[in-house]
Amino acid sequence: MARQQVPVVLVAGFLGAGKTTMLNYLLANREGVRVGVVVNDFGQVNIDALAVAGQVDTMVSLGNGCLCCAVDASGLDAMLGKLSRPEAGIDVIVVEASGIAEPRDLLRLMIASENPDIRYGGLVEVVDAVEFEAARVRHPELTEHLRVADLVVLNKADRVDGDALAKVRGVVEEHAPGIPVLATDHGRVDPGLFFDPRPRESYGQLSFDDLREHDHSEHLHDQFESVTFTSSRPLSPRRLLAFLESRPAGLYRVKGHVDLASPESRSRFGLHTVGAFVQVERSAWGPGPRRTELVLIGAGIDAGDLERQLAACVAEDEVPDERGLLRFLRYLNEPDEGARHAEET
Ligand SMILES: Nc1nc2c(ncn2[C@@H]2O[C@H](COP(=O)(O)OP(=O)(O)OP(=O)(O)O)[C@@H](O)[C@H]2O)c(=O)[nH]1
Repeated sequence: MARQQVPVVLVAGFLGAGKTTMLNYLLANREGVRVGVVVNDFGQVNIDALAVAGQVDTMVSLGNGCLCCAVDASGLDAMLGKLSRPEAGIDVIVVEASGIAEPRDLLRLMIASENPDIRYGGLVEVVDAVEFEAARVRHPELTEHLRVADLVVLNKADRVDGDALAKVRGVVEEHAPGIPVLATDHGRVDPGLFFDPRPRESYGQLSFDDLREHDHSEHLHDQFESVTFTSSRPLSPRRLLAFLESRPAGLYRVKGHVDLASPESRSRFGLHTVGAFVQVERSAWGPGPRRTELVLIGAGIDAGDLERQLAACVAEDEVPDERGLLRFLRYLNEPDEGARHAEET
C-alpha cells in the first residue's frame, strides 16, 4: 500500500508579522491533528521555539541563520525526515521561516526534496496590516514574496481602520493576483483552511528555473543583522524603558523575555517590538533559572553599540525600582492591568 505523504506547509512573512502567533493559534485549535513543527529563527536564541514548545507534538528548531540559506535540500530533508517517519504519526508539518527568509528559496528547497514521505502543502504568507506599507518601501522584496504564496493572511486587522485595511488588501491583491487573502487578527485562521491548502501547480511568471536561479544578493537577510543579549542579572525597568524608547529606527524587531528588578515576586516579562510598536506580556517563570534573553534584528544597526546599551540596563543592585516598573508596565498587554497601574502612579 502506498504510504500516506505528510504535507509540509511553509509559513513565511516579514519580521513580527505574526507567524508564531498564528502557529500558536493553529496548535491550540487543531482538533486532534498531530502537528510537527520546524522553527527557524535568525538570532542565537530561538525565541520562536520557546514560544511554541509547550503545544507542539514534535519540533525541530534551527536557530542562528535563515533556513533558506543555512541548509540545502538534503539538510531540509533530514529535518523533515525526523518529523515524517511513519512512527512519529504526524499528520502535517508546519515550517515557520525566520522573518527575513526568502520564500522562493524555501520553495526551491521543497521542490528539490527527495523525501518520499512528504509532499509540499503550500506557502502561507503572513502580512502585517500595520507595517506592510512602510516596510515594502524600505524592502521592495516584500512585494515579491507575495507572488509565491498560496494563501495570504493579512494579520493585525485589529490595529488598522477599515480604510487602511482595504488599502493594504488592495496592494496585496495587486501583487498576488488570484491568491486568496484572509484578513484576521492574532493569526486566527480556520485550521481546516490551513491544514488542507491546495498549492498551485505553477507559480505565475516564475518557472522552477527562476526559483533555482534566484540571485542571493537580493536576500533580505543580507541587509539584516541580529544581536543576542542575555543576562542572568535582572535589568533595571527604567533603563530598559529608556533604551526601548530611544531605539534606533533601523532596529525593527526585538523579541524575547526579561527579568526585571521589581518589588513583587518577580514575573517573566515577554517583550516584543515590531517597528514602532512595543508590547509586554507577563507570565510566571518556569522551573529553570530566571534570565533575560533578547534577540534584536534590524538593518543598518550598530551591533556593538546595542550590546553596550543593553549591558548598561543591568540593575546595579537588587533594590527594586517600583516607579520604573510601573512606567514599564504601560506597555503591558493587559488593558485593565495597565490602566490600573497607570492610575496607581
Ligand atoms: N494587535 C495585534 N498584535 C499582534 C497580532 N498578531 C501578532 N501580534 C503581536 O505582534 C508581535 C509579533 O508577533 P509574532 O507572532 O511573534 O511575529 P513573528 O512573525 O513570528 O515574528 P518573527 O518570527 O520575529 O518574524 C507580538 O507582540 C504579537 O503579540 C494581531 O493580529 N494584532
